[in-house]
Amino acid sequence: MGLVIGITGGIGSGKSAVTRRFEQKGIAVVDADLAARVVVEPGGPALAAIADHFGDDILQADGSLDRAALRQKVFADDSERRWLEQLTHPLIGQEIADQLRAATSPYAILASPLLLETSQRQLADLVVVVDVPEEVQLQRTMARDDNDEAQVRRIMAAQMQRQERLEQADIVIDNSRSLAELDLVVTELHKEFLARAELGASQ
Ligand SMILES: CC(C)(COP(=O)(O)OP(=O)(O)OC[C@H]1O[C@@H](n2cnc3c(N)ncnc32)[C@H](O)[C@@H]1O)[C@@H](O)C(=O)NCCC(=O)NCCS
Ligand SMILES: Nc1ncnc2c1ncn2[C@@H]1O[C@H](COP(=O)(O)OP(=O)(O)OP(=O)(O)O)[C@@H](O)[C@H]1O
Repeated sequence: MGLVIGITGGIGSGKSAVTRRFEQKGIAVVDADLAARVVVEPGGPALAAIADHFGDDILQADGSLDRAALRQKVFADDSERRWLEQLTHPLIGQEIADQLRAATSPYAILASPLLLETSQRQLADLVVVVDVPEEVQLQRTMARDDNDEAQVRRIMAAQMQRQERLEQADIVIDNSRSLAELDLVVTELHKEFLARAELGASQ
């Protein structure tokens, strides 16, 4: 595995907005939220265990996971969330590692809301935190999803607190400004990461 840049941030902070811009520059992006979907595909062992534990009402008519139903359950009850995590996080970690190994760009990005909360941290050489004030996080998430404010606050409460996350950052991207400004920041970081990747490759 070459240079891996970890990108994290709370829900709605703008991780996808950032990684889309790196993807447009030809950089491979491994997304933990997408890996989490792969491991609960119908027919797999994880989905069967989830249905066993939570009951068949978290399945849709076609047998796939009813994500909204499971979201309601796990963010209303910490012990249920932890049960789901002990099942899925090892599988997600494996899927992420496989995808990173398959990456062929000069460096690769691992985007994860729980990079610093899980052993995914060990896969990243550098930690980039996408940061916005909590109110902005809340507003942007509610504008994007059909979650109400209480639900978004519960998800935020299940994640690392802003200050603690910032303390662990090697690089902070302030995403409280416009998307045009984000373009400029990503272009500069891309240059820096290419230089680091070249340095690593020549050592
Ligand atoms: C509960 C589930 C089914 C809800 O699915 P849904 O499609 O509504 O949301 P999605 O997966 O796109 O996640 C949206 C956001 O919620 C937050 N989130 C998701 N899981 C967690 C978690 N366990 N702890 C804290 N925040 C989380 C993240 O900010 C994420 O970006 C799903 O999030 C899930 O399976 N979570 C457990 C696996 C996990 O921890 N995934 C996070 C990446 S490792
Ligand atoms: N600088 C910005 N200005 C205005 N809107 C933005 C900005 N950055 C992101 N957004 C919008 O805010 C919302 C949240 O951003 P995004 O989906 O990238 O967050 P995320 O960190 O990937 O979220 P999640 O943890 O849920 O996956 C999106 O609708 C996005 O288009």
